Amino acid sequence: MTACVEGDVADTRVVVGLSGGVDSAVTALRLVEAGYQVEGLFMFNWSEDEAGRCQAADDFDDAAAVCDVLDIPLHRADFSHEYKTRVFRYFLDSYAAGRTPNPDVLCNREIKFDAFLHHARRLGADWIATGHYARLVHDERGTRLLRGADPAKDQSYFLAAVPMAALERTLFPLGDLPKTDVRAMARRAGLPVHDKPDSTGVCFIGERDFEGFLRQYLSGRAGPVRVAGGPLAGRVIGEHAGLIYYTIGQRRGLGLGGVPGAAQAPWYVADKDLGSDTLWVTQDAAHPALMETRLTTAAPHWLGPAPALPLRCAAQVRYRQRAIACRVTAQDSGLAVQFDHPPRAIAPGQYAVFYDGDHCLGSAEIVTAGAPAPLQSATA
Ligand SMILES: Nc1ncnc2c1ncn2[C@@H]1O[C@H](COP(=O)(O)OP(=O)(O)OP(=O)(O)O)[C@@H](O)[C@H]1O
Repeated sequence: MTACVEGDVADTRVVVGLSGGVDSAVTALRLVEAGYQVEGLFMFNWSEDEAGRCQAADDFDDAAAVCDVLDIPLHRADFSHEYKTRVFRYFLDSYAAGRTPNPDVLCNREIKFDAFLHHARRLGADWIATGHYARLVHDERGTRLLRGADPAKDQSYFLAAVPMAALERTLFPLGDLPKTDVRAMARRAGLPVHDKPDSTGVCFIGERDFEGFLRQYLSGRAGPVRVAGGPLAGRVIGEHAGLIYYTIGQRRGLGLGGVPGAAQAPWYVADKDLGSDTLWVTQDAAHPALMETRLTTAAPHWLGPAPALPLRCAAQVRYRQRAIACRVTAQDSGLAVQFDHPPRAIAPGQYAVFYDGDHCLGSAEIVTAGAPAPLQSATA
């Protein structure tokens, strides 16, 4: 990696978010190799855990082992209070309101690029760095967030709500690398976490059963499961334990096998009617409710000067979906987005992230999907 900031790198102090995983270990490695003054900072964001198992303590030990090999200091900070009040509270409120929140977007905005950044600055950091797969260009035109070079790992979607002032002080040293190279670099440098598996799932839930986790905090209201459209339109085919446990487009965990008169095909959540507590399901993967071409959002967050509206660009409505060409207009204090082709299963609570090619322009939380499809009419 060549130095990507102006000035003498030897005098430039970078605090790296070290999670105990391979990505942040190689982030620190690349910065050390480029000649920066590097220090690690491990943050604790979640204090409780099942059966006394404390994953964070193990991860901290791994981060410490990486720092030993790289011969850099490691700091630690506890942001579990900030995480509870600024991420987890919102996460629960959003589920309680029937939405599908994105805690990773919130965690980046509120913790990694706010609480963490401020702590690092107090430690004397000129820059912070993380192992995110995205690229930041800092030049005379300012700072721009670009997709990571490895399309399978690109994390710009999760970074699109971060304040610009934070990105202006941030380096993503892995943004130009494929993941396979990162593991190979870790192995070559003798980093003890080189074969540690990637973390999956929402950070504080990990591999646990999602519905079971949510039940500890929120109790749902039971209601009917009804068929949206097709030969069984309107028929009640089961009972659900609470709309809050489901998301639009969800396929797994519906427990709807063997419905008399229905094909042996998967069921999808088509809609959630909070008024009647009805979960609408369909076996038609292309049901109109899953193929809306319009959404509205809350107030947008632009990564740079607000663009003139209407705007032609592409928008992505979930992490692992392609961005789709669209026209963005102002609507009330938010935006209305009209897609050229339907994205799959737009879910309120997730984010619409706007791109011009690889350049991430900004984001806005989705409020509504489409003109609400009157699914009841499909029962006629
Ligand atoms: N507990 C933590 N303490 C400090 N930094 C963290 C922590 N968790 C994540 N980060 C930083 O945020 C980056 C992205 O987090 P994410 O959870 O997506 O990591 P990841 O892809 O599993 O990376 P890693 O392999 O480094 O764990 C990490 O690479 C790291 O720089």
